[in-house]
Amino acid sequence: MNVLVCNVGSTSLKFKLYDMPDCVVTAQGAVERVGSDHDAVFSYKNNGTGRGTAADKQDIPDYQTGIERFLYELTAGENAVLDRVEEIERVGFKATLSKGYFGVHEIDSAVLEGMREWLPMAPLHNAAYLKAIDVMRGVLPEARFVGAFETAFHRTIPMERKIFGVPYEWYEKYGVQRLGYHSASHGYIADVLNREKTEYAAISCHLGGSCSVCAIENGHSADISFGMSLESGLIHANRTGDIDCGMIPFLCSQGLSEEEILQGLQKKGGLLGISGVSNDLRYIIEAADAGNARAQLAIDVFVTGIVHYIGAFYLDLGRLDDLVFTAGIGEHSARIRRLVCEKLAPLGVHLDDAKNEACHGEAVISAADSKVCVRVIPTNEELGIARRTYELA
Ligand SMILES: Nc1ncnc2c1ncn2[C@@H]1O[C@H](COP(=O)(O)OP(=O)(O)O)[C@@H](O)[C@H]1O
Ligand SMILES: CC(=O)OP(=O)(O)O
Ligand SMILES: [Mg+2]
Repeated sequence: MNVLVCNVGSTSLKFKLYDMPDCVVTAQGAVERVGSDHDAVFSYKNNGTGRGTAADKQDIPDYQTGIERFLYELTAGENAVLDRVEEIERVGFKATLSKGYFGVHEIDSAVLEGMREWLPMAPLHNAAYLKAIDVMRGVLPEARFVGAFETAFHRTIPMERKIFGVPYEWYEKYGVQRLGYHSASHGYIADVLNREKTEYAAISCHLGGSCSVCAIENGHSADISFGMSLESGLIHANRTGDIDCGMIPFLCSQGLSEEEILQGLQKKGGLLGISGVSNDLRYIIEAADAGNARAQLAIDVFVTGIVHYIGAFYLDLGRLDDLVFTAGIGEHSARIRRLVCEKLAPLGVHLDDAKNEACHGEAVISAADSKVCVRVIPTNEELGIARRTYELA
């Protein structure tokens, strides 16, 4: 059975076409810097022949254009793997949030309504998924659509880390609580560690367009830097991360409109907001190296936030066996890994600089005398979604 997995990220679009039940990826594609007018990067590969296309400086101004470009390559391009798009029987979405749905669900009108109802908690992501589902539905009216919601892995977080200091009725009536995201990614990291051992304490740092730190105890999520909305925890590419909520009435009193405040929190904040350079850390590092002080400040704030959560989770877990870096920044930025690990020296973390610099793909990058095993594990969010989409009765 052909199962297509759609991973609609805050800065990227990723697709994998699986041949199930063997979990063979027959073709894959990605768009980086989706939404950019001349600077998007598109790639596509037919894994059977190893041939594909890779092009940057593209115009991919929105998610719909990215989806259409991938479907064209998949079915009609030089390296197509399908004769007809209808050969896709199921589509699995790494969907973000739907009120009342925490695991894997067929996407029906109730699930879509839940996504719309909780749009304010995940404005960018839910809007992008609603669009992606709509575009796909137009192309594949007969296929089964499945949502694997990003909150599932964190259902094991205990109440004392889940409940905010707000009136308890807000929890009971509106469901206000720490939900957490990046389940597909942190869950995959736990699966990799679970193959080696059953009893362990780990911290997984998913650093991408959205960023989070997750405490994992014996394979289960014990805490996560994300709160209830996507505007929480670490700073993200262009979203704020944790802020002081008293700032909002203050900004209102200064004459900012609700729209201006939401734009600042959701689109013009984070690494982009502090640096004023870009939401892409690669450009921020370049600018910092060229002497741009705000770009350097953005890097410093980012690293400090990661260290802050690792320190807190270390104490809560009571020990730390493995520290994992994953996602776009975690997998590819030796600089960020080094800056974080330097600050973790009091925990006995000791990086092997040569291994860190040389790392491509999965690797242990700590020195032999490090008390914590520091690893890079490339995330594979799509694999679990393909399995669950296929297995849904
Ligand atoms: N070599 C690198 N150095 C620093 N940052 C990088 C590097 N490669 C990728 N990134 C960052 O990774 C981010 C994308 O990560 P990814 O996990 O794909 O994001 P998304 O949240 O969109 O799924 C980009 O914003 C980019 O800043
Ligand atoms: C929550 C989520 O999946 O975010 P992103 O893909 O932007 O990292
Ligand atoms: Mg992502």
